[in-house]
Amino acid sequence: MKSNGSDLLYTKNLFKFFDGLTALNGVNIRVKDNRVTLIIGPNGSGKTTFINTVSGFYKADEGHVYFEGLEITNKPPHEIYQNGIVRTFQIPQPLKKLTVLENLLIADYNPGESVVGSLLPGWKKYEEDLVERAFDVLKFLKIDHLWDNLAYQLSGGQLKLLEIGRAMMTDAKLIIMDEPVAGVNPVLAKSILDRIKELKARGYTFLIVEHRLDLVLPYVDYIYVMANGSVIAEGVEEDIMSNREVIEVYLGDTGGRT
Ligand SMILES: Nc1ncnc2c1ncn2[C@@H]1O[C@H](COP(=O)(O)OP(=O)(O)OP(=O)(O)O)[C@@H](O)[C@H]1O
Repeated sequence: MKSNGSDLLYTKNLFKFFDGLTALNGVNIRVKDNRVTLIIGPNGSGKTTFINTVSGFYKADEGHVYFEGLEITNKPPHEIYQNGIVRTFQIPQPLKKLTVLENLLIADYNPGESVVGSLLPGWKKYEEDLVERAFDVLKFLKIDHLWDNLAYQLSGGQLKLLEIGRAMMTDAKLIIMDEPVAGVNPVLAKSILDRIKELKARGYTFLIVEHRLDLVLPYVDYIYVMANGSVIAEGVEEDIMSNREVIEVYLGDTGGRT
């Protein structure tokens, strides 16, 4: 994968309205290739709306989204996913009844699901390769010992690692995560963030929304601050933490939550 710090994803004047509420108010955000970009902001500032809009789960009302130089605005989520953008989600209830390994195996496109696919001579080899790849992912995440556990038996932090694992099983270039360490104990949170750092070293790009600044800041390369649907500041940690407007709007509003 290339790692030249060019714009992997960027938006131009993105707007999203909900019944008269302006959730995104002309947002311009650039996610550089092979970097960890963080979006912060008070509750209701539009962070989740932004990631849902760029990943196709919400339709933009105005503006544009570009990925690898091509416009992907308002393409359906599966098409955006096939382009290499994976937005991680909490493992849904039905999948929690499957094992950790099964959760990884079904994260990938599976030609064996069709009768025709299962008759193809290459299928067995494909299946073996897939299991091997899944175990590599589990080892990398240091949860290989849990491979046969049902997902509902995992802790919150282990489930987050499984979400990352599911993204790794696809051809993701950009992994978008909403609050990857929220509610996770500090030891496991550090383990999750260390894995993100190692994945960056392997060429992945991350866009993260997270309130736990104490934990994530050492891992991020660039920060956007949103308030009321707009980007009010951007820069590296030093710029953001000394920005008066950020201190007033963000820290004031969260009441020291960070
Ligand atoms: N599906 C929706 N329908 C109606 N309003 C919505 C919807 N999704 C978000 N909103 C509104 O848009 C605004 C931005 O919400 P959003 O969830 O993007 O904020 P956020 O910055 O992610 O907040 P938090 O930190 O609490 O997750 C809020 O006023 C919210 O109520």
